[in-house]
Amino acid sequence: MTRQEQTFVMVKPDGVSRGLIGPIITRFEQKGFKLAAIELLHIDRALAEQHYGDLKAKPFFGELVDYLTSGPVCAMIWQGEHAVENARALIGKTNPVEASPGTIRGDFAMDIAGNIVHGSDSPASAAREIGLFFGRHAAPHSFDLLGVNPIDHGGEHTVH
Ligand SMILES: Nc1nc(N)c2ncn([C@H]3C[C@H](O)[C@@H](COP(=O)(O)OP(=O)(O)OP(=O)(O)O)O3)c2n1
Ligand SMILES: Nc1ncnc2c1ncn2[C@@H]1O[C@H](COP(=O)(O)OP(=O)(O)O)[C@@H](O)[C@H]1O
Ligand SMILES: [Mg+2]
Repeated sequence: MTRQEQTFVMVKPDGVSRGLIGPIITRFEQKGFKLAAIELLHIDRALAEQHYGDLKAKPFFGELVDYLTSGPVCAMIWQGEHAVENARALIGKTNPVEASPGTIRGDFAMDIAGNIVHGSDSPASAAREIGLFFGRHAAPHSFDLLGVNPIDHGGEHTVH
């Protein structure tokens, strides 16, 4: 019996333009995650503002929305055991200056305003963000890869 979970991961515009989608996907696959959905899309300000709604009061919010809408992003759903926590560990600390070498931000990023990748910070955030990016209206062209079992976005799921 395996405790399965899904998390939302997004390669930010600087990660996409630097050609880091491949290396980031490789790290998730090497760790043992299964890719459940993927889409390259250029998001609008409304979606960026919704995605980072909890940071609206921060002084850098405008800059953050500019950053996220500056080019295409690669939105993904990754599935596995304790997916949210495992993904956050793989990604590393928010500020690349503090992110350990061996983490994605620790190895590929220099500055907090360009930290190349996003990962949900809780199962509730994952469900919300998956709904935002892969809900019927937000992302009509998203697709599921073969071989991955559908899973509820409500949190944990048990696979026998
Ligand atoms: N331009 C700018 N200036 C800042 N001072 C700043 N602080 C944070 N951020 C960006 C970088 C973060 O990735 C993002 C959201 O911050 P959060 O606290 O949610 O960090 P987290 O590691 O969860 O990052 P993601 O949500 O996975 O993207 O705001 C700043 N930008
Ligand atoms: N002090 C900061 N300066 C610049 N950008 C920031 C700062 N804090 C957060 N951010 C940006 O906002 C994003 C979301 O922040 P947060 O959710 O707190 O961190 P994380 O991305 O690790 O989940 C970060 O990834 C980063 O792009
Ligand atoms: Mg965050």
